[in-house]
Amino acid sequence: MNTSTTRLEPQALQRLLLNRFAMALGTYAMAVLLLMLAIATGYGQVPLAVPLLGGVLLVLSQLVFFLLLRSERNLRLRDPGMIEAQVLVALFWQTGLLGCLNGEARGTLLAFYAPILLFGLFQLPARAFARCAAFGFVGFVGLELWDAYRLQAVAPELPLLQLATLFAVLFWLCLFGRYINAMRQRMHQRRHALVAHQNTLRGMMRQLEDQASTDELTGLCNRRHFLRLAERELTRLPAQGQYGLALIDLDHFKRINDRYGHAAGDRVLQTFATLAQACLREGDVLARYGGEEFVLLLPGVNLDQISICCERLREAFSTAEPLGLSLGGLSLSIGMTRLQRGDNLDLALQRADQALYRAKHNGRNRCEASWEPTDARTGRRSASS
Ligand SMILES: Nc1nc2c(ncn2[C@@H]2O[C@H](COP(=O)(O)OP(=O)(O)OP(=O)(O)O)[C@@H](O)[C@H]2O)c(=O)[nH]1
Repeated sequence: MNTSTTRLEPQALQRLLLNRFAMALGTYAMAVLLLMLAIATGYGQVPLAVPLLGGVLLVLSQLVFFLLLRSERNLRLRDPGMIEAQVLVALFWQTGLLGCLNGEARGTLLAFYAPILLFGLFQLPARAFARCAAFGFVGFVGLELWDAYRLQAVAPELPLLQLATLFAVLFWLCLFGRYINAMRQRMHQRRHALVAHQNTLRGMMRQLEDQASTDELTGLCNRRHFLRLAERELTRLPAQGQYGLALIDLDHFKRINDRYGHAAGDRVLQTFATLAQACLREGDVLARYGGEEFVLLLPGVNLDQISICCERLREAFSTAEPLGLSLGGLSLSIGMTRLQRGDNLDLALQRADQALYRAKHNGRNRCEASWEPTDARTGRRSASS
């Protein structure tokens, strides 16, 4: 019940319900004023004490709704808006109001059935709305019958006309309520379809993002993604923290391709990716930098730990046996550096590349380091390993 309001946050829902309640109070005030006007102009048919007592009871009945709303007890109800209850109470008072008037004025104030039922028209399910309309109609019929009995009315034309009019209006409102419900259901279905569509699109976007950031052959992240990630990490680096950065290049990889074929070369790359990941910790990032070159980011490590980790990778690869291949003598070279706060990633990569170049130059199958940044003016390292 009341599907559109129950989806709101409780606070927003309460605000909305209190606003609606204030509107209902305004409608009551208007109806009471009109009743007083009708009585003052001679259309009343009961002693003044009756509408006065009715007014006090009306205020009390609204106080109950107000207290429920203020204490937020209404939120525990199946319909926190208490729409059906409020409409039924309003119809009860409308019947009472009409009962205070004689037949002529009654016809005029029949119009108040419309705003009362409009409160429920957009919120109540069709069946609940029909229940309210039937309650209103039965009340009015009861009123007319009571008057006919009490006053022994001899001319039933006017009451019958009023009954027929009320019936027609209520019937029309019920039909319109059904139409609104059908529309709401269709919109609900469309919204569901849209949400499903949106989720599919989100899934596809995620897939595309994954594809755009992953190296297809090894499943590692690619260079672009790594650079983005490393830049981000660099901005988060605490003042005393440092990252290890290493460029890893498989030795004589061209020979493997040439001797055993490109597919074998691919398998060697995959083997390296798998075994390297097994050697690394959870937060370490390994990426394929391009071709047979990889890049590694090691968060929160000191220089010794960087060297130990790279040595571990080198040794593990030297004993690797890519499935179905007996290559023997696999090796790799590593250039290491560190990243500190305020470092430039490009310069740090250049440092690692220089160290890698030294490793290749010094006979491959080794790790070399360039820990410190090069002085921009002199081109000399402030310190190096
Ligand atoms: N199988 C395979 N080979 C690749 C891939 N990407 C690059 N290569 C090859 O990797 C080889 C790299 O050769 P080089 O740059 O000469 O390096 P190297 O033979 O490893 O020699 P050093 O690095 O000096 O030890 C080239 O033959 C590329 O074709 C790939 O995805 N799969």
